[in-house]
Amino acid sequence: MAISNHLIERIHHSKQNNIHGFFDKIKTKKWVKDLYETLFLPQKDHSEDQLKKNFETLQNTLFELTHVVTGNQKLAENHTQKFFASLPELYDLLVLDAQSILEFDPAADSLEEVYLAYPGFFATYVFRISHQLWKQEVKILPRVISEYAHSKTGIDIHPGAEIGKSFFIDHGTGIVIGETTIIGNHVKIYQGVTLGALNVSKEKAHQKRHPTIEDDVIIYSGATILGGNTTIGRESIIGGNVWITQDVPANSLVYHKSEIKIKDNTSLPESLTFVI
Ligand SMILES: CC(=O)OC[C@H](N)C(=O)O
Repeated sequence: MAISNHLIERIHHSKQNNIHGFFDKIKTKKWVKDLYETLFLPQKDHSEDQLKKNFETLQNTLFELTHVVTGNQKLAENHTQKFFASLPELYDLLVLDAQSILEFDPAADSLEEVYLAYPGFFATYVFRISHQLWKQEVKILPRVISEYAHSKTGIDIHPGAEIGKSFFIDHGTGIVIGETTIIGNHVKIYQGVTLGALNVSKEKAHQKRHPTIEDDVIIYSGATILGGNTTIGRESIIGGNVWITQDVPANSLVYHKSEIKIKDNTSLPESLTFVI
């Protein structure tokens, strides 16, 4: 069946106005995977010569990707140079993240296991490289990179967030960390945690909308912490499924207590009549 000419015209028109050039998502994902492999995964040939060759290819690809989005050779060279100059520091930070997972997850046996099998570590890796590109103000690339991690792991960390040293994510599925979130050092976060905005009106676009989490805080699964003025004080423990929209002082323990009653099979309270 012939596709309507009107639809073809509309698509053609919309693609003509594309502001990001021919952005290659497949090449971008491959670059993220290849960099991860070079930094952390076992490879048949991990000789220093081979590693140098890998980095040359990775640099050429980042140049190509940034060239497309900037449309400017000099800018693309600068972005590539800056990114790879920051890599030793990013690597050190990522090793600290992995060590923190190994230290605090009783299920983890080795750093190699963390590198091979921890979605939380992969998402943190993607966050740290995308955050570097975000700071360099490379357009669109950091968003596409973080969306790749989201699609693979279910962990959605905006590249604009700030995250300190030794960040620990366990399991991770369903975690959302918004653009203006600030997270201190040694923070631990479990699956389903949202660090989100209290208000999503468009006027808030350039304001702090997401919370601040101070050093050494632990946030257990399903907790929702909202608002740009909300600060969770250092060394607090936030229990599962709590809903927080206000400051929590340092050293707090915030939790829900489930009520347990032995059921009387003859009748249930009305609110529990429909048990799924
Ligand atoms: C994480 C979150 O709050 O998202 C809501 C909206 N996208 C925003 O950035 O404000």
